[in-house]
Formats: sequence, structure tokens, C-alpha cells
Amino acid sequence: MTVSIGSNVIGGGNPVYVIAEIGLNHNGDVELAKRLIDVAADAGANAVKFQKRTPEISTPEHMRDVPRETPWGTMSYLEYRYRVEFDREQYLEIGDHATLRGLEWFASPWDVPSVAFLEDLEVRTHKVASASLTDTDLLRALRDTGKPIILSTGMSTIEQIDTALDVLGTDRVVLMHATSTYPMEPEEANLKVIATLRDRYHGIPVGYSGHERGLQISLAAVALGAVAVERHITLDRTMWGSDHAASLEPAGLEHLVRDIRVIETALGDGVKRVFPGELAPMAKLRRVPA
Ligand SMILES: C=C(OP(=O)(O)O)C(=O)O
Repeated sequence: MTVSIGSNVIGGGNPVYVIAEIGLNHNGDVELAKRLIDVAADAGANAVKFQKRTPEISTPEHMRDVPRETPWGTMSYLEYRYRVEFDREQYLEIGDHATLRGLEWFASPWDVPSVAFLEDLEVRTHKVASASLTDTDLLRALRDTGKPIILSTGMSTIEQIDTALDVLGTDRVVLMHATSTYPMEPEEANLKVIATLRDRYHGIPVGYSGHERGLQISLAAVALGAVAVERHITLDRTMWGSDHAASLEPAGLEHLVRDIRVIETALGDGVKRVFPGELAPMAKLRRVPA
């Protein structure tokens, strides 16, 4: 089964769909978001992704008043959440820039009103963050859009994934294996879950959303058959903000896309054959012809 997002097809032997997750790494600055879009386009990614929240709904009650040191002074966690949200005009500017650079753009809505916000902007797909996998109201709102859904599975049990898919259906879903630790250590990657998900949810394309340092684990995910890869990106890992440290800088994203393209080519089709380029070595090296 394949899932189409714009002109890209995910699964079915198509090129791995690379999502550059800008998330909140724009720190509420449209110009920074546009520079990150440029980084994703220059690296050859397929899409850029954001996170869209209605802070008074999506911020857990117990977190709202927790003080947070920010570049704009000390504020409550709720105020900080507002500070890093873009409004409609800003998203229009960002979306236009992504389109101009040949990238799909979409977001993970973290609450039901954010789904309508993104629908109004005519995104072609939605992402469900791992944290939202158990939010049945959100899943229903997303199902009702009729759009393809990319569903991340970090911090979730198989039973919770079953329930989410009962709500979403299986026709237009891409599952993303993920572990929601930042940065994620190799011991927590559990990449064999990619095969577990593929076997259990037969026909649903399975990708990987990574929070590790470096490239090896994402590249191994591709070697294990992940059909989409999502990684956070930043201009500089030392920038202020919770996700920068577990993000790829421009050169890292460029190398990731380059190496993914090599690996997917190298995986081939699984049919054992003698390649034309082997004929000369065969003539030279094989003592006993067939
Ligand atoms: C946090 C997100 O995703 P993931 O769970 O894949 O990291 C997101 O998409 O907002």
C-alpha cells in the first residue's frame, strides 16, 4: 500500500520521504523559519514540518505556571508556548516560501482547533506527534479531514497504536517508529520495531522519526526498510530551545539525504541476478564455469 502526499508517493519502493522537522526550532521567528526551509530545500528533503498548538488547550494543566528562562526573559511555560506560535499570516508567508523552494509543508496539530487552523491553510497532510497518539478527539478530527496522516508511535504501546488506527483507519496512514527521548541513546532506538510494525499492520508504510545525535541510526532505519525519515533541523545545535541539541545542522541534513539516496539504491529489489558488470570478473576469476 502507498500513501500520496502531493507529487510524492510513500512506500511501494518509492524514494524515502525525508521530512525536515523545524518544529519549534524557529524560536517564533519567521525569518529563522525561512532560513531553515532553505536548509531543507538545499539538502534535498521532501518536506518541512512544524508544530501547531492552541497553547491554552494543548499545554498540560500542571505545566502552565512552571517558570521558564527564555531569551525574552523569565515567563510561565504557557506564556512561552504563546511566544513561539505563528499566526495565520506568518504561516502563509512560511508556506509560500516552502512551496517556492519546492517543498511540501505541514504540521502536527496538538489540539482540535489547530486541525481547523491548518485545514484553512490547505495543507496536504497532517502529522500526529507521539504525544498525541492517545488523543482520540484529535485523531477523529484528523480522520475527518480525509487527508493522509503520518502517525508517530513514540511513548506508545502496541495496544495504544491499535486503538489509534481503529480511529484513523488504515488507508491513508504512514506509521513512524519513534522513541521519544531527547537526545535518544542507541539503547533506546529498538529499530527492529520497524519490522514489528510492518508485520502487525500489514500494508501500512512504516517510517522512522529520530531524535538521536548523528546519522547512523536513521540510516540503519532506512536499511531496515523505513520508507520515510523525519529529523529535527537547526542552524546551530547550541541555540536556545529544547530541541536544538537533538537536531541536525545543515551539513548533517545534507549528508543524511545523500546517504539515504545511496542506501535506498543499494537495497535493490531482492531478486538474485548476475549484474552485467560481474561478467568480466567472472570470466577472469571463476575456474569452474556453470
Ligand atoms: C513531536 C513530534 O513528532 P515525533 O513524536 O515523531 O517526534 C511532532 O511531530 O510534533
